[in-house]
Amino acid sequence: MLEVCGVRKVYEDRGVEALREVTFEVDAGELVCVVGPSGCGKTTLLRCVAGLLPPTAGSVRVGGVPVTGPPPRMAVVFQEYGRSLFPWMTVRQNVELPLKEKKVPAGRRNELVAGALAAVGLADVADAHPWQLSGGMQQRVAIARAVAYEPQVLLMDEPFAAVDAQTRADLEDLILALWRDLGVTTLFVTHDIDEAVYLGQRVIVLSGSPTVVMEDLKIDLPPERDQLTTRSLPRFADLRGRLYAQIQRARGDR
Ligand SMILES: Nc1ncnc2c1ncn2[C@@H]1O[C@H](COP(=O)(O)OP(=O)(O)OP(=O)(O)O)[C@@H](O)[C@H]1O
Repeated sequence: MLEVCGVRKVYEDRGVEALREVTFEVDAGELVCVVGPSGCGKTTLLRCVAGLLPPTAGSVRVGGVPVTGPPPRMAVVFQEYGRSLFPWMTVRQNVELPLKEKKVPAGRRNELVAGALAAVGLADVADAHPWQLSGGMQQRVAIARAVAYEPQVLLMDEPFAAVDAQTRADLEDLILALWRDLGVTTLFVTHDIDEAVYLGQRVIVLSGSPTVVMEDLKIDLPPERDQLTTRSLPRFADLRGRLYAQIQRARGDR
């Protein structure tokens, strides 16, 4: 579903080589996490995949089609929910906006918006404005907006970095539930090694600069995940330890 082939990105203005040569694939319906040391180019990679930034070399394909701009069936959830929602619009209007742009007929739009808000547990605040909601609720609005769009591919860039630990755990479980229900191919960038192991079927580890894929690790935990039992499994600790060591090595390699 998603092919990232030899992607290199140099920010010419500052002479920064953010990505050297990044190659990996994500199968249809997979949930793959990307981790790496701070500044290794995770956001840059996601922006190249989303068609928001042209790679200097290499290519990205979605469903076999080369990405040259934002692909029509891709949705992105960013870390900064505060900046990604329009404050003058209600929750419902925020979720509906991309569907209007996609020219989805009104009846279907209403169905999709209601379904997405119910799925994230926000049906009763549809007429509130984002600034009347907590940070975790605002991020759920952003997730509802992505889900209502019925994407083939969902990209998430550290979406839970700005919320408290309990909300973060709830949002992680929400993503797992939505991903299971919708079967959407998901690429999830995170700083957090535990989060990557908890969510991912695979974890891609990026090296420090010059950035390449250091490891593509299969997460062989039982498919049903639960905050208490999954995180207490000896295998969870093994995988976490292995990723931690890799990232330490990546930082040391700089
Ligand atoms: N618009 C830009 N112009 C020039 N350089 C940039 C730009 N965006 C990012 N960079 C540089 O590219 C490198 C990778 O940045 P990027 O934000 O992709 O890393 P990251 O892994 O997402 O970082 P973090 O984990 O801290 O969020 C950094 O050296 C950064 O300074």
